[in-house]
Amino acid sequence: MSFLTTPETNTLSRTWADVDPASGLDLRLTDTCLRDGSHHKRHQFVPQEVRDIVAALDGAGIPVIEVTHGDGLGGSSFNYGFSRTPEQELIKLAAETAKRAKIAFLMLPGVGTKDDIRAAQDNGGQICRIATHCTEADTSQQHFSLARELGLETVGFLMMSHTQPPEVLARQARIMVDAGCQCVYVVDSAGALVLEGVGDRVSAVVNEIGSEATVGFHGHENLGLGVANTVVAARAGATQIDGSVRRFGAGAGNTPLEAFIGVSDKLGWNTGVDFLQIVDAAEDVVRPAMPEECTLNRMTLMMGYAGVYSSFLKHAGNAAERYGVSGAQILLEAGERKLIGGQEDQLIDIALQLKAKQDANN
Ligand SMILES: C[C@H](O)CC(=O)C(=O)O
Ligand SMILES: [Mn+2]
Repeated sequence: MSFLTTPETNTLSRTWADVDPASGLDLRLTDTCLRDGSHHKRHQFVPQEVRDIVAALDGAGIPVIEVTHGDGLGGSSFNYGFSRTPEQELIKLAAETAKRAKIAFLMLPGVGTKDDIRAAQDNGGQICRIATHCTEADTSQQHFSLARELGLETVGFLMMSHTQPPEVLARQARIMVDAGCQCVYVVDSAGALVLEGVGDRVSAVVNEIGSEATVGFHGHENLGLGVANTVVAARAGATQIDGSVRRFGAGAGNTPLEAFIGVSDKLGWNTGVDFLQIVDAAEDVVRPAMPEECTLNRMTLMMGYAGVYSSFLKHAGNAAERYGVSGAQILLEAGERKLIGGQEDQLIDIALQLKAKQDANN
């Protein structure tokens, strides 16, 4: 029986709590608006915004706050977009501001280096999150072992998890755990997973790593399922949960953390976050730092539908504008080509091909 299936026996006297094996669970939340939201803000955070957001999230009880360039340590570049303020400076400010929350940072092997990890720790970062495409976990091994040697807490991110079946993710999770990873995340980078698709993947990873490490889930809103998918992930055994207050993240944004906290309260799950305070933080502090709301529109829906990496949104928009072609068509083709993070330049290639076709038809 699937963990989602309601028993077929007489259900008149049953409640959701009776059929919910995860009732009463404790969840550890990570807000990622100062990292995933960096994509939406084109990496233009200024120090005061980081101070204000960290103070507000920390005050509401968010236990982990991620701060880095959207594409992780070393991401500030021509390919990904230059940061307005160096990320190491932002990590330091965040660590100085937080009274209770731990500051996490993200790194992608090949984008950041081991020296970047050392610098982030020197600046007060305590949790090292290492992200790889979900078939490339072996590229993270030396980084996990360094992070553990340095005494950092470690998290692994299996990006674009919708592209692989549960058993492949489980094998990749095993590689990360054997290398020193203490929590493996199923990462729905494209916001393309739908309910059972999340549950099956999280369950497979939980079954593979048992009590050796915890499991997390990182969702995107591109099909409007961020909260629902995250509830399914928690029911399937994910105990570390990502989201961004006000959805401030790439694509249509991340799982809106304040909504998930409200839902958790209703389900009797413990997040340790004060709902009223986090709602105020979302409205009064986080929203003013956003260039615009993260919304479901033609482009972001297309990302979820076609399975495109959420951080491609701004790059596809730029290419569409520059070459006078449809951004949605670029994203559909990116989905066809199964592009992964780091292949942002191919969006330009697609735009040029669309333009050539367009010109030939005129
Ligand atoms: C580098 C990416 O933006 C990581 C992430 O948040 C995702 O894959 O989703
Ligand atoms: Mn993300």
